[in-house]
Amino acid sequence: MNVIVVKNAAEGGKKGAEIFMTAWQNGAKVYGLATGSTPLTTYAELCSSAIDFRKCTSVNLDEYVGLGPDDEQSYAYFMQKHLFNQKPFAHSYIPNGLAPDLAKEVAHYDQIIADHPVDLQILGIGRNGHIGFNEPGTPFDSTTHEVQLTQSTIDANSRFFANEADVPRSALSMGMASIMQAHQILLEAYGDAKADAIAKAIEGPVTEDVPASILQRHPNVTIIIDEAAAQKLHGQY
Ligand SMILES: O=P(O)(O)OC[C@H]1O[C@](O)(CO)[C@@H](O)[C@@H]1O
Repeated sequence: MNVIVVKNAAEGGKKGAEIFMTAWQNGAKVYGLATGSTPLTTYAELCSSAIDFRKCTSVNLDEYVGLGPDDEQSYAYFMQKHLFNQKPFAHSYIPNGLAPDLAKEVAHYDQIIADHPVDLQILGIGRNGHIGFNEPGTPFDSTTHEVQLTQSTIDANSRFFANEADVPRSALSMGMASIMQAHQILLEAYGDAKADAIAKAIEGPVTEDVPASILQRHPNVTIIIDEAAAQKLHGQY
C-alpha cells in the first residue's frame, strides 16, 4: 500500500486527480467511481483539468434502492452534477435503484463489470470501514448485491437528506470481489471521523469485520488521507 498523508482534502484532491491523470495518460479506459463527500475535491480537480473521458467508460459502485436519477439524493444525480456534466464518458453505468426486479438488476450489473474490467477504482471509506456499501461482515467473495444499510451508515448519510427517515434502508452495491478485481485502487479519507476506520484498514488484521482491510491484499493501492484521518496510525508514512 502506498499511503500519502496530505494537509487537507483540497490537497488530497489534487493528488487524487494526478493519479487519474497518470492512469489516463497510460491508457486507462474504465474508471470505477464513488460518491459521498470524499471524492468531491478529486472530481473538482478533474473537472478543471484537461482530462478527457469521452472515449472512456465509468462504472459506479452503488446506488440507493428506490431512488432514480432525477432524485437529488441519488448517486446517479450526484455523478451527473459533480463530474459527468463537465466530463462526460462514452458510457456511464450506475446500478438502477428503481429496477422492478432487483435480483435481475444485480445479475445485469455483474455482467457490466465483467464486460468492463476496471482500470482505476476510486473509493471512500465509511466510519465503520465500509467500501462501496459493503458493510462489516460482507463476505470477501461477494459480487453485486442488495445491502441492508447499518444504522451507522444511515446516520452518517442522513446529513444529505431532510431527515433520517428519508434515508433509504437498502442499496445495490458492487461486492468486495468486484472491487478487488480493479487493476488499480485509490482510496481517500479525510477528517477525524475516519481515523479509526483508516487505522484498522491499514494496520489491523484483514477481516470481513473491516471491509477496507481487504485492500492490504491488493497489489496496487494508493491511500490518500489527511492528518486528521491519519492520527491513529502507528507507522511512519
Ligand atoms: O465520503 P463520505 O461521504 O464520508 O462517505 C464515505 C462512504 O460512504 C458512502 O457514501 C456510502 O455510505 C460511500 O459511497 C463512501 O465511500
